[in-house]
Amino acid sequence: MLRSAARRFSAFGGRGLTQASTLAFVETSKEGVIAPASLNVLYAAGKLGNQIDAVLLGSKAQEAAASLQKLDVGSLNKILVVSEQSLDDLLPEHITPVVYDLLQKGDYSHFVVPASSVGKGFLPRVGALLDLQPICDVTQILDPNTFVRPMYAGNILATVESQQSQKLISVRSSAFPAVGAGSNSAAIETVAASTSVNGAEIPPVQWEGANLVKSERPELGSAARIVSGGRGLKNKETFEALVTPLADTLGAAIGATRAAVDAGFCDNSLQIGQTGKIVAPELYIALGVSGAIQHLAGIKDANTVVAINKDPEAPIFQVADYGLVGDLNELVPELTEKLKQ
Ligand SMILES: Cc1cc2nc3c(=O)[nH]c(=O)nc-3n(C[C@H](O)[C@H](O)[C@H](O)COP(=O)(O)OP(=O)(O)OC[C@H]3O[C@@H](n4cnc5c(N)ncnc54)[C@H](O)[C@@H]3O)c2cc1C
Repeated sequence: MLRSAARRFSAFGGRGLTQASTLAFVETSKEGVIAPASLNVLYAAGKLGNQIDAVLLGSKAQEAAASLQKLDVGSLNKILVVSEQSLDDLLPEHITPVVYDLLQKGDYSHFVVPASSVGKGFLPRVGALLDLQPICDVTQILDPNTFVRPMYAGNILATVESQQSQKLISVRSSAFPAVGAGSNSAAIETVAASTSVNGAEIPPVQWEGANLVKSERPELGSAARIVSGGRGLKNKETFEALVTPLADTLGAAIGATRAAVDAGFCDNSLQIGQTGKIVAPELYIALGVSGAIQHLAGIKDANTVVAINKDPEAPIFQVADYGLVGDLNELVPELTEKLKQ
């Protein structure tokens, strides 16, 4: 089991606001589709018990706002739309002045963002400008001032009590359920994009392009089943010959350890762990994975963990619900066949 110990921390500072209201950052794609993780962010924002305003950015933000009105977020008050093409790429340099402006004008007691690469990109910048310490990777909201977040690669769970009057929070989407379809009575309001911070213009940063791996598989961050391969698979060919058929049989996403990624068995977008993706599937199958603490940091919220490893002393067996000790070259094809039947 992962060791966990509660530690209590306090954070001070802020502008002395009294009103309790939340601004939630709703991440959207260039096509105006709300990112799945934002549905969890909206749920987490609801847990704060305040009235919520949501902010959406980009040229298709109006479309996304219309979809947001069809979600079951009872406390949603207003949807702020910043329809600006330069925001389509969600670059932190462009988001920061917009959010900073909203937080300065809006008297929000809480600002909630996903702990995604986008959220992690701009939240510290906003924190620095407002002289506030962000509370990152929150996995539980105990009350509007008290949050639980993992520290030291998930080795401890810290309970953070914030006395800041304005709290900047990033939440791990895998730790909260998603809001479902429904309706709300939030009005859409168009807001002009701020392009400067305290009189200083945005640095000339521009999006050059993205090289994304396209996959029909479920997205790792929200997959219900994951088959993950480690260095024990020895090479790319074995990784593909054993992991892929098992994942296909289960309709699962494919993940990997950093050692497997570094050895070139698969793309680095599949890495799970402290420096990779954080996942929370119903079923996690680890093949030839030793169970290093940095890998376990990414699967802490997995429901059922199954491990196949030839070493009975491998640490993965300490967190596994089911374990098979043996050679994966024999066991995995057999397991895949049995599952097909
Ligand atoms: C700062 C930092 C950050 C890191 N971040 C991450 C991270 O995000 N994610 C991550 O995964 N790692 C991360 N690591 C690396 C981590 O410490 C481990 O090195 C890595 O997770 C090990 O990967 P592995 O389990 O695939 O390889 P190994 O530790 O080499 O384990 C391979 C396992 O395969 C088993 N095996 C071998 N052959 C067979 C066989 N034929 N049949 C069955 N079993 C077999 C072995 O018994 C062994 O247990 C990080 C390290 C550092 C220092």
